[in-house]
Amino acid sequence: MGRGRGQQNPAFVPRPRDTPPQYGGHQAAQQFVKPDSKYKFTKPATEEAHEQVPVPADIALLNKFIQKEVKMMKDVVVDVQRQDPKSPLYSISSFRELRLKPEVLKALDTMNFQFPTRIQETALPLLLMEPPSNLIAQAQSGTGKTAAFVLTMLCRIDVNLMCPQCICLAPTLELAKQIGEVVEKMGKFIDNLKIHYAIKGGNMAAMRGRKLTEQIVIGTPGITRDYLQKYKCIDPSKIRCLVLDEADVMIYHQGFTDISTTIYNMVEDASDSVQSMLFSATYDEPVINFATKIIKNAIVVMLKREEQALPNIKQFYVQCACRDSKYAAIVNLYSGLAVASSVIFCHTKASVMWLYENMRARGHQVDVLHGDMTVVERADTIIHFKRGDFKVLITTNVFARGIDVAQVSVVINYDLPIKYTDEGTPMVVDGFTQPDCETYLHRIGRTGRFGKTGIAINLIDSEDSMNMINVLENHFQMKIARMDPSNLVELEAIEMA
Ligand SMILES: Nc1ncnc2c1ncn2[C@@H]1O[C@H](COP(=O)(O)OP(=O)(O)OP(=O)(O)O)[C@@H](O)[C@H]1O
Repeated sequence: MGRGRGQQNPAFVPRPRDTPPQYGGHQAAQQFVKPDSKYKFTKPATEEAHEQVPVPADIALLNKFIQKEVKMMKDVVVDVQRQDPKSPLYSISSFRELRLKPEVLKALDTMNFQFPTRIQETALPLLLMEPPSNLIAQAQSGTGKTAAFVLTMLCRIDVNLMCPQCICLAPTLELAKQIGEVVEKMGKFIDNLKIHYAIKGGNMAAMRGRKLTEQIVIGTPGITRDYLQKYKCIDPSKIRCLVLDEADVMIYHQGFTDISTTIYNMVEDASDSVQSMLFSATYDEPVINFATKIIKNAIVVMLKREEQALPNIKQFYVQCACRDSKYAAIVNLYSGLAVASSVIFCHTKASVMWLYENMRARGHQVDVLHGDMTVVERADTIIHFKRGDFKVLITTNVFARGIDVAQVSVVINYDLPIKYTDEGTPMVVDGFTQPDCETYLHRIGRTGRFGKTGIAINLIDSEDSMNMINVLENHFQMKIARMDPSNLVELEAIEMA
């Protein structure tokens, strides 16, 4: 592909190998003081300096390209994809053939869910058969994994029993809430159905000694474990379904592994009929080995690596001479990004705030989401973004997984996601920082939802980040095209699904 280590682009100013990467390392970011609230604004110290940073030559083209593509994205024909055996939306059966409760079928009609997707058609018969079987399932982002496990939970509960019977775990409170909303919609005709959220922001003191009466508990791992272990407000012997969404991080991420396995073991030991389900768009090899070891007798539904990236998301990279010209690129791309909804991923909260404050100072309508915001601020931001009240969201990996905002048309990796060692330092191989391939796929999967088309743009400012693009392409056997005025014809010819 001609972009190897030896064929370095002269535009790059490579970082000396002994200098740590300057994530959030603009001059202004070094002066960044964490504000009390995300809305507190401090004028960037280097505003004038940024005016002089050269804009990558490709940006005007890219802007035109985004605007044109986004306008064309409106007419996606799901029906055509449903009949293509290669598409993740392909299916031959209807929801009526899947032995769902009549109340659920009625709700699916009102939600305009006419046909199951491939993962729903594959997983639901396996999940609903008797005796229940465990499942470890993989399907591309935005192809309906949530409905597969939500419909199973709704079929497994007995609403006459006023106690938790299903536990569903998700890595972030935003995702837990989103899953809850799907349960509410799909279960709206089921009388007496109740949901409890085991997430940050609730009144934990009130849980002590209380027995939950809701049939479905949706939560993040730490709080759910406290419910089971510390407050004993869930009786694990009554649990029929245990769902781990984004299962690869839930069972294999440093912070989650112990908690998720504790919950799994507590439920598995206490209940003689629990069905465990793991869903994600990505499982690398160690994860799947670990998952099959801990989840007993699981049926495994996996994708080939080259099937994981969605062909309906066009991926590009843009070469920027240095980190500051990435900022200049974003500023110049703003008009294209604001045509539809866009998400910009940065590496750290400091970079997110830096970019947010500088964009706001220019009068651009952007907002932020990161882990230091309060629960109320985070919920508020998601609501406004989903409603389209603002178009450009600047965020960290907290938004990378699971969040479903149909109108997101462009994802920008301001910084590529990087892999860490067990010691918590960036993983370096042969002098190059390694990308986190799975997180990359989840990030770009915030666009291209349910058969829609989308654009993913990676801003590259060093030999190191260029190498990450090469690693990503090799890992998933997919093309990340260079955005370059000289290959406009080629870019426009890239086939969309
Ligand atoms: N059978 C269906 N018919 C119509 N719409 C559907 C169907 N299944 C899912 N959807 C819609 O597709 C979108 C994506 O679904 P969902 O969020 O479940 O994807 P996912 O596979 O969980 O993605 P991710 O990997 O990002 O978590 C949602 O808006 C959902 O309402």
